Amino acid sequence: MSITEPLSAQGESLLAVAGPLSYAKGHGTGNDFVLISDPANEHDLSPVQVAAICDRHRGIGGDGLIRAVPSENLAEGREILATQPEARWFMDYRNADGSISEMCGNGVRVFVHFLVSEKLVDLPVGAELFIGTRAGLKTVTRLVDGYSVDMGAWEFIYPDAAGKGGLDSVVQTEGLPVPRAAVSVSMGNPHTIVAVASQTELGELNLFTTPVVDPLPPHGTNVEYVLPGEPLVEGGRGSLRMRVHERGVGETLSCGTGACAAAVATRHWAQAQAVANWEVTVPGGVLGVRFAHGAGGTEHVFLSGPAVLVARGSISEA
Ligand SMILES: N[C@H](CCC[C@H](N)C(=O)O)C(=O)O
Repeated sequence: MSITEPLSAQGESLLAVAGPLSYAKGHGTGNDFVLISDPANEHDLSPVQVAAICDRHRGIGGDGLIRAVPSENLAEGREILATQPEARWFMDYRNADGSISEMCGNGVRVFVHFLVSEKLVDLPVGAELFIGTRAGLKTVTRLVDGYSVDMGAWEFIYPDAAGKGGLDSVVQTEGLPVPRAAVSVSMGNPHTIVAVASQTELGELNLFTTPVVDPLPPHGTNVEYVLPGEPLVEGGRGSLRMRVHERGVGETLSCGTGACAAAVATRHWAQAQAVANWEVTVPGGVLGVRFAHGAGGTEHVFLSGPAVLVARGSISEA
C-alpha cells in the first residue's frame, strides 16, 4: 500500500493548495483545533481542505478548524454587526470532516485566546469581548485561568420533550445492550443526551462507531453519554461525568456545547432547576456550566474553562 498525501480531485496536494498558511494549534480540555487568522477573508477553505488539515496522520490534526475573519468581511458577520457593532471578529468553525457547525463552546474560548495572543484584540482579565458566530452573538469574558462564555439560551429540539419526561429520542450505541432513551437539546448546535447507569457502562461504550439516533435531528446531532454525580448535588453544586461522540468528528475528549446540553438534560431529569452551578467532568478535564437569567429574562447557559495554545506553524507542501 503506497502511503500518499490526501489529494484533491485535481490531484494536487491539498496542503499545498491551502498553503502556505500560518496556523496556531490549541485546545480547551483536550478538544483541539487548528486556528487560522484570515483578516482579508482569503482562505474560505473547502470541506476537503479542512479535512486534509485536520487529518491526524497526514495533516496538522484537530477536532476542528477555526478561522478568524473580521465580521465585516462575512455576510453572517455583517448581520451581527448590525445589532452589535463591537462584534468585530467572527468565528468560522468547521468540524474535522470539513462540515460546518453553528457553535463550539471549547472552540470559542480558544478562538478568543488566539485573538489575544495574536494581539488582534486587547482583553484584560475581567473584560468581555463580543464575538460573531453562526449561532449568533456570543460574549466571552477573560478569567484569570481561562474564559467564560455566555452561550445564550438552550431549547429542547422537540418541543414536547418536557411533556415526555425529557425523553424524546432513542439511541443505539455499541457497548450498550439495548437502545437507550434520550433527550435532544439545542445549544445553537444539536445534541442528544443519553443517561448511563454506571462508570463501568460509561467506560465500556464503543464510540468508534456512530450512534444511531431516532428521531435524528434534521442536520445530525452530537451524542453525549452522561453519568450524574453521586450525590447529584453537593454544596449546592451539581456534577456529572460525560463522554461524547461529536457530529462530524467522532469521539472527542471534550465538548463545550455538549457539556451545556448535558447539564440541561441532567438538571431536567432530576427536576433540579434550582441548582445553578454544575461541574462537568470530561475525559479531557473539567468544565463549569452555570444557569442564569439574561437581560431579557430568558435563561442563559454560561460555560467556563481553560484555553491553551500549544504550537504555531505554516501549512505548506513540506
Ligand atoms: N467541540 C465543540 C462542539 C462542536 C460540535 C460540532 N461537532 C457540531 O457538529 O455541532 C464544543 O466544544 O462545543
